[in-house]
Amino acid sequence: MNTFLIDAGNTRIKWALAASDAPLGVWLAYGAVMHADAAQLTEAWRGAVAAHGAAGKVIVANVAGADRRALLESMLEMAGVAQPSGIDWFASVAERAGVRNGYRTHGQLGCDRFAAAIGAHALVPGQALIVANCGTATTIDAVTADGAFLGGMILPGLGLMATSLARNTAQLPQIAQGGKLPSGFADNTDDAILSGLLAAQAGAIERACALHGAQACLVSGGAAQYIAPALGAHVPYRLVDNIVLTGLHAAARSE
Ligand SMILES: Nc1ncnc2c1ncn2[C@@H]1O[C@H](COP(=O)(O)OP(=O)(O)O)[C@@H](O)[C@H]1O
Ligand SMILES: CC(C)(COP(=O)(O)O)[C@@H](O)C(=O)NCCC(=O)O
Ligand SMILES: [K+]
Repeated sequence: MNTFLIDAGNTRIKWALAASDAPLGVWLAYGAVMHADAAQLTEAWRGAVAAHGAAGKVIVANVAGADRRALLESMLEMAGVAQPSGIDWFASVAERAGVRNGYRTHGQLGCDRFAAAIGAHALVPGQALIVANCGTATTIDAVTADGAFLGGMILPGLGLMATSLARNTAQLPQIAQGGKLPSGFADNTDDAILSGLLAAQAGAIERACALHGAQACLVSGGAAQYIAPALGAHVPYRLVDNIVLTGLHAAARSE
């Protein structure tokens, strides 16, 4: 039976259809849309299950609020993927798929972070890990070799940092995404902003790796491609596509 997975973050909705026996993170179908384009999902989902077969299990990690949850529920039903009663709304619990939740109040931990920790531990078992998920927010979490989620750091994501500078200053522009990596001390405004933002993001990840004695650092999320190259050469990092979906896949396979 196939498994249908959704990661609804604050910027984009990512989804995948996986065969039950597929290796972690290997999808039959995959897509990602901005919230404004969510209406496109119904057709895409209908097409995916028509092409690859129905899903026996549907797991959704949603940190985008109750309205999004209601919308996802109705679109899943309209697309013929799942009835509302058949959806597993992924939640941060005390323990799942070999990862123990170290938050004082288990449910307070963003369910995407718990899923990412599960994904990281499943991809790299037996190593002390830092999981950096660079989305709307950047979250940087520590997982021990035996699967204890210790907790982490939350900071504004790369896009949010850039926008908040542009919005709250008279003279600073909104910088474009991408471009070449600026050197530490930049000689123009755009590069100086990008240099500062990347130093903040990469610096936090490096600090977390040092604090935790990380043997591996998994970097994921929409802004990962910009942040990872700014990490120091000593950081044992690896880019991972969709660590949250990978974690949901690992959770589904573990049951
Ligand atoms: N094509 C893109 N569309 C939107 N955001 C992008 C894109 N490419 C990179 N980004 C960056 O990725 C972030 C969104 O990443 P994502 O992992 O989807 O976030 P979330 O899980 O919070 O929805 C944006 O804040 C932006 O910095
Ligand atoms: C920190 C987050 C906003 C990250 O969301 P994202 O950037 O993936 O959209 C989300 O995981 C969340 O709402 N967490 C709840 C608070 C916590 O994890 O402590
Ligand atoms: K995130």
